[in-house]
Amino acid sequence: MTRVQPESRAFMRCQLVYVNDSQQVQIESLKALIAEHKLPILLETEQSIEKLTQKRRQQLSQISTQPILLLDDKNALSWLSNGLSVAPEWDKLQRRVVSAGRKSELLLQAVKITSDSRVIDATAGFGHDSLILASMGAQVVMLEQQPLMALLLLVEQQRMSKVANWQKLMSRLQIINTDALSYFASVNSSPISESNRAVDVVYLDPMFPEDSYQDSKTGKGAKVGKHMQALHQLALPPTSEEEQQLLQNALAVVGHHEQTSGRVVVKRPQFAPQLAHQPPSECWHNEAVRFDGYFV
Ligand SMILES: C[S@@+](CC[C@H](N)C(=O)[O-])C[C@H]1O[C@@H](n2cnc3c(N)ncnc32)[C@H](O)[C@@H]1O
Repeated sequence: MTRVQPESRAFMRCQLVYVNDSQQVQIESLKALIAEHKLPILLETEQSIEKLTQKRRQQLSQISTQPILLLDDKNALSWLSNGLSVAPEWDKLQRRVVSAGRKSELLLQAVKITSDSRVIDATAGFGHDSLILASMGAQVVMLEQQPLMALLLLVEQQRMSKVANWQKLMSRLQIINTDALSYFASVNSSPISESNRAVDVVYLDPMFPEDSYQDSKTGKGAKVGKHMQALHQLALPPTSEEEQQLLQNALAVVGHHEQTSGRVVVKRPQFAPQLAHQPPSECWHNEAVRFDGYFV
């Protein structure tokens, strides 16, 4: 098992395994996306002579010392993590996105946004929560620190932008490969203007220790899906100091504009401790997750 080390702007080598020659066009477009967004990724391409069966995927995962991206025979890009192929797969959320509202989505009850809202999803991951946020018509800036994840998000946005009924939603998402703290610092140091509108909500869904999804006494809680399992290979939970900084700086971002009230919403597994041990102003939960809201 290869654990990808958390990193700053150091270039990350990544193996891209593809299956046929006709995929050179996709490979070039992937390289162009990496260059356009200045992602610190060095792609090393390799054509697979064997079919990408489950067994082959397991083998590839075991022998490689670098993260692996797969371009399969349907031209779908995925990241191979521990033998499992994972990708944002936003089309699979279509039903949820179409019917999303405060009744069906606890997240939307917690963020209380409208189509005029400006939201930062500071820990974008696979972008699933960003889609729910953008389904309300809000503009969502998606921050993702891991270049590989940012690349998967950009590729997915490009792919879904070609689907007619996804275009408007896609145009409301802005994906940035950065650490949230640096982004917050740049927002907090710029005056509010036409181009730097006030932020209404900062949403944080940082990593949790792998054992915090279940109650230690009752064993109740959420099962860890394959997307989260994969993310645990790529990103570490924040230290307590980083938790403090994330929350404080996020609160400064939503409090930056004195005339409006803002909030920071933090997603936690239902039984996990509060971020930075800070009690929230209000909290929403179901049997799996909890959203802690901090109002400014
Ligand atoms: C639990 S996942 C988020 C899942 C996401 N809410 C979704 O719907 O797919 C956390 C993600 O945030 C990213 N992340 C963690 N800390 C970050 C930070 N300080 N700045 C930017 N991204 C961060 C991690 O790399 C990981 O991809």
